Amino acid sequence: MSEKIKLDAGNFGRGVFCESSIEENELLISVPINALLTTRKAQHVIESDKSVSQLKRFSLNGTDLLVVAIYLEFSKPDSKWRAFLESIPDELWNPFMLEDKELNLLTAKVRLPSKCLKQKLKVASNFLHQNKNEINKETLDWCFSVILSRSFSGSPERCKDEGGMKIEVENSADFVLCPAIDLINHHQDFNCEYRWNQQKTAFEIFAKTKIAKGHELFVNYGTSKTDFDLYNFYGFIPFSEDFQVELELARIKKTIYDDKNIDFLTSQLDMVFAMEKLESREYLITRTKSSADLDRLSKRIAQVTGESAYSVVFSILIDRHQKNEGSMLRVFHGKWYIIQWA
Ligand SMILES: C[S@@+](CC[C@H](N)C(=O)[O-])C[C@H]1O[C@@H](n2cnc3c(N)ncnc32)[C@H](O)[C@@H]1O
Repeated sequence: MSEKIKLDAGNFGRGVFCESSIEENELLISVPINALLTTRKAQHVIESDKSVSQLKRFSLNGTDLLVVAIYLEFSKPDSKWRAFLESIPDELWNPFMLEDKELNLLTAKVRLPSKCLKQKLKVASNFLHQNKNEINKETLDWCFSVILSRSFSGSPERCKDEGGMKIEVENSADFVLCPAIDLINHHQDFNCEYRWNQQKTAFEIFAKTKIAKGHELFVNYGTSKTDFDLYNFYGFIPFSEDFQVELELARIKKTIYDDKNIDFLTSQLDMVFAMEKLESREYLITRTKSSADLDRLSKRIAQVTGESAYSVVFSILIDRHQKNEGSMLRVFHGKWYIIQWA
């Protein structure tokens, strides 16, 4: 790892930061092949585990193999992969961890992939159940989350030399976990890129542009990935207003239809307010800046509940006013106002 970079906390959680200025094309991280946990190595981990006796009866593919392998390694104090596993946050979250009841409140773009992922995890889970006495569900979920959010597709062992710079995806069922490189966060405007170095048989990160001191290193987790893919597989809400609003509105709509749960709607509104930092004491009697989320929210609620939408929102706002020591929001002629009582 280049001495110019360090791990730190930033706007997107933990990430990798530039400590002194980096030139375009500079090599920043190089991970040799023997430090990569590939599908093939995962298979070896499983085959050599004493508790596993029924491998042949199951057909585990790339991600299942990795999930099972890190689950098995997780409980071994002397595991070769211990330092790597310890470098991963203890708590990971993906929507597949939501209960069906909660998933049913979400838009199909989250509900369907997450239900598929739950099914998929059953392959690894059934395999472990057959071979182990007890399965720790939390650990298994964590392992799956690691694979979803930190693995790269491809197999360096099967890599063809095509300019020597890319992991060749010869078999789409192959995946690889890569210590250190997996510490870099995603951004649409990324400043780093992955490359497979065939000569050194190493997976590497290069600077795509100059990077100034203090800036975070970013890669792109996949230019064809949608906001929903990022949410479903990596468990974070992309910085996109449309995405956030769509996600939350699906819940609000469902809630209004399904159980008229006004408390839930209140909490959703609170989230929108928090997002827009509308709690600020600086406001006296101020017209909000064009509040896109709020505008959209009110329009969508109006679509669902018809004429009474504003009064539903209004009653919630009065409730907030009582809870929040005097600040309240009102709609006058279709515009939102924050009023704070002296
Ligand atoms: C490959 S890891 C990146 C390193 C990770 N932040 C860590 O502390 O180990 C991917 C995870 O980082 C977080 N992440 C990456 N990019 C993000 C972003 N733009 N916004 C929020 N979270 C992000 C998500 O939790 C994601 O599942």
